[in-house]
Amino acid sequence: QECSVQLLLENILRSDATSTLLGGQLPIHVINNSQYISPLTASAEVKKTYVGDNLPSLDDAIHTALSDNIKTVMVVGPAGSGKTTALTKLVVGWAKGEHLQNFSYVFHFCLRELNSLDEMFSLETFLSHRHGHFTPEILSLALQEPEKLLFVFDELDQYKHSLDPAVHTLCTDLSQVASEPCLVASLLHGTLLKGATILVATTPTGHLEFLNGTRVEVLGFLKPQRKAYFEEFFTDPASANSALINMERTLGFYNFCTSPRFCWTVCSIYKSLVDAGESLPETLTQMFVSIMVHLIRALSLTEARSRDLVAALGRMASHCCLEQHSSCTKEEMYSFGFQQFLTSQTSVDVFLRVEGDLESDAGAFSFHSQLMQEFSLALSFFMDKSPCQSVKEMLEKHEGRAKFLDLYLAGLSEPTQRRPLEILLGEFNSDRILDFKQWLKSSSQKTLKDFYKDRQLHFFHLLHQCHNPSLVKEIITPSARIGISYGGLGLQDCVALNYVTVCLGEMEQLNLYSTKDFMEEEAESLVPAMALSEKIILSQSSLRTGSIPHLASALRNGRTKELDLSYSHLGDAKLKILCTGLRDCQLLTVCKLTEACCGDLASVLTSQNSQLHVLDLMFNDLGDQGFMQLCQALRSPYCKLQDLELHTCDLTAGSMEALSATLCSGQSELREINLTQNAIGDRGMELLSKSLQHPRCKLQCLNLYDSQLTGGCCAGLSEALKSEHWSLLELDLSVNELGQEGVLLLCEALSRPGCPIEKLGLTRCELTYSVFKELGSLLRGGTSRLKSLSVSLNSVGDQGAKHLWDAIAHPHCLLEVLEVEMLQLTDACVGDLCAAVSASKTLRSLDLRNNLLTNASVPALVQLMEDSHNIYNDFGEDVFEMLDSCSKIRY
Ligand SMILES: Nc1ncnc2c1ncn2[C@@H]1O[C@H](COP(=O)(O)OP(=O)(O)OP(=O)(O)O)[C@@H](O)[C@H]1O
Repeated sequence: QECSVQLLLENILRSDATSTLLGGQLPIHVINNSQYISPLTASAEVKKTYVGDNLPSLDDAIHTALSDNIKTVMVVGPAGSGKTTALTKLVVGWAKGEHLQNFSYVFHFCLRELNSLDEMFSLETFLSHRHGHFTPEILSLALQEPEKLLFVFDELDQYKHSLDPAVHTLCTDLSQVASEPCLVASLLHGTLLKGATILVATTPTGHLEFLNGTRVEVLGFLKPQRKAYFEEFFTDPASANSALINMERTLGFYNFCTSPRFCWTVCSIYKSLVDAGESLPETLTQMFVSIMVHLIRALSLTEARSRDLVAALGRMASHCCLEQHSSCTKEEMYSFGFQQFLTSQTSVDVFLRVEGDLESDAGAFSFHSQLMQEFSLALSFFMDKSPCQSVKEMLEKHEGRAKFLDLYLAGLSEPTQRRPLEILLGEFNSDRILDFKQWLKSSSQKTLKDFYKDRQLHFFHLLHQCHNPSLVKEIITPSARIGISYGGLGLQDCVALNYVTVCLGEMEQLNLYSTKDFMEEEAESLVPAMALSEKIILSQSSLRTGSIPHLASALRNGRTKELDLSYSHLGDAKLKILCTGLRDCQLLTVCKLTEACCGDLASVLTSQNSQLHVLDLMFNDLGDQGFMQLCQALRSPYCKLQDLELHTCDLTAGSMEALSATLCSGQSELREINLTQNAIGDRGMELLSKSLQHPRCKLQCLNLYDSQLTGGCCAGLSEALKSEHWSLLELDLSVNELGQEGVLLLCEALSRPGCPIEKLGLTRCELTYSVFKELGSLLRGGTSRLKSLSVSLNSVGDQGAKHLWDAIAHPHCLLEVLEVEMLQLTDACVGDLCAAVSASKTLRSLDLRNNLLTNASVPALVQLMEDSHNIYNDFGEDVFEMLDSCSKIRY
């Protein structure tokens, strides 16, 4: 057995393939040079997370699956993700006695190599044919204990034969002679050597539907693995670090960077550029320009022959794209113009993957990657001197089949990016480049006027690839709608959006509404854009903890004035991190905050350089204790807060003493406070009323909507209203049971000459006819400065409202906005109403919704609106058509 194992190792080591820039490093070289870094595994859902730390390594996942007594393990991953290398490592490790010693024998197959076998075999002959290192005795001994055998099948995706058990008469007997596909299918389906373990590697392919077993998904290399790979590749740590930084900055956001093969290509080309003293590429296009230059130079062709080669590659690329064909026959290669390049002297195998002998007719040719295929297509399009095809036609032709084509065209359309190729191949077709530039400009400008996020982002990607800041400014003019919602961006989108924002130098609004799972990398890539934005919208979003420090850093160093985090369920812990960056920035939150966050907010408010002017904390359970901490902060000489939104914050009268003390201290800059839907009650109002008549109180707006007040609080409040120190301009007492008696007291106080109230809310306050009468005389009296009055939802009918119509017609009345929704008004009042509105010099908005007006009133109302120059109205649903005829009416 030892001798067979030794032979197996020698077999692997003797492989005649070679490492190439695009094809990758030979797996056995990776292993022998200690460059093996275990790739990661991930299920499809976790791929987006980009947090490598807790994902299992591919090797561990395979070993666990194999030791779990599972009989079929399928390693599934994209091309170049490291499947072959991992399997080779596994086989070599077994052969060296390092692991999986529970298997006595391992049979390693590359299924692609079995495609051409058309002989009939018994399993034994088949195995000795493929694994000549086994003596017949050892082989027959081995086959007697199937549970000790491991069959490794690589490149299942390249296997041309069907694995459908219905297609084959599956073998059950070791000596049965069958075709090679039938033997393979019998092994995979366990009818032959039942009990043997099967390990299969493949890209996601149709063959998988016929296999049952454990699936191990290959994710490849995330940042930490790339770092380790670069450190192994570049022996000098400084070179490794600068190369890695360049790759992460310029390419790290593309998904294909998880491919170890791509990492090999990047490292190899970077090394050759560094060795030649050249600078590293800034874009994907530039990187492929460098690769192309490197490969063409290696062939030492003349300029004309190089152009021919590029043209042939372009034709092949177009064919593969359109036919969705990855591999081409020799005949097809001739039709693309490869004749002169299929010789051992001028071999195309540096560009292409060649299966079989280059010079025999059975060979198959394919691009190593879609990236190279599409680059070849883009390059050949610009090299082609014939005028016949426009950019638009070419893009339409390949639409949906080429992911990077227009990206490369964008890159190559820039002279600095294509220059190295022009030196080697001669000038590009300037007409085609001009045509591309015109297409880019006109289609992006058109898209930027629309609201389609994905289309806009696509053009940001193209502009990012062009890497020309003045082009961004030329294309994204002020009329572009770049404030639309870009929520749910991937990392690549974030990078492109950030690029255009930085080129523009400023952004009115960075709208990331409804971003689900805002990741650390995404936030990090957007820091410059966030810092350049006046307003950042992250409402209805969920933010990972790792994203918050980046958001905080953008706020700390940038120009953001408003951050909308409403309904983003931030929570106290994340707010604490965010507080490190809060400066002059309005914060809008319904963020599952509790009392626990108030200490952090208080320290932001009291910090020496605090600039926070507006703080919106609505719908957070701060409670009295939390609010009292904020009140203390409001008295700090450093606190600049002017506007505090505390709608539904679980407050009671218990914290009103602290607020009152703050307002009376004269140290608070607070001008506006919204206490809507908190249980303030009469006791709380009593405390507040005291502060409202205090000479040091600077408050101007107080909202007590639905705050559990009754008529009992009105005496104290009217006392305060009568004070000459009363400073409030706006007071909303709506949805409180104030009743007639209470409000009559308030009306009396409001008529004090000099009373500054301009806006009063008394919606649903149980007002009566007598109150309306008093309000009417108040408005007519010549002392009131009221400009806005809301008395909706008080059932006083036409009679009560008559006092308001009389008032608004009066020259002393200054009302501009009047809300009389649901007063039970009928058609009978419309005459007075129209006369009053016509007479008013100030009224500009009248809300009449949900009254008992019928269609009979509408002609008069429409006429009123037509004649009026400054009034907009709200009406009921029953008069749509007629209302439609008047453009000034909203309903
Ligand atoms: N674990 C690894 N450590 C270092 N380099 C690796 C590793 N795995 C793969 N590579 C590099 O990536 C290249 C491609 O890897 P490999 O051939 O194993 O991928 P694959 O998934 O089998 O691809 P395909 O599906 O195209 O056959 C290798 O040639 C090597 O350069």
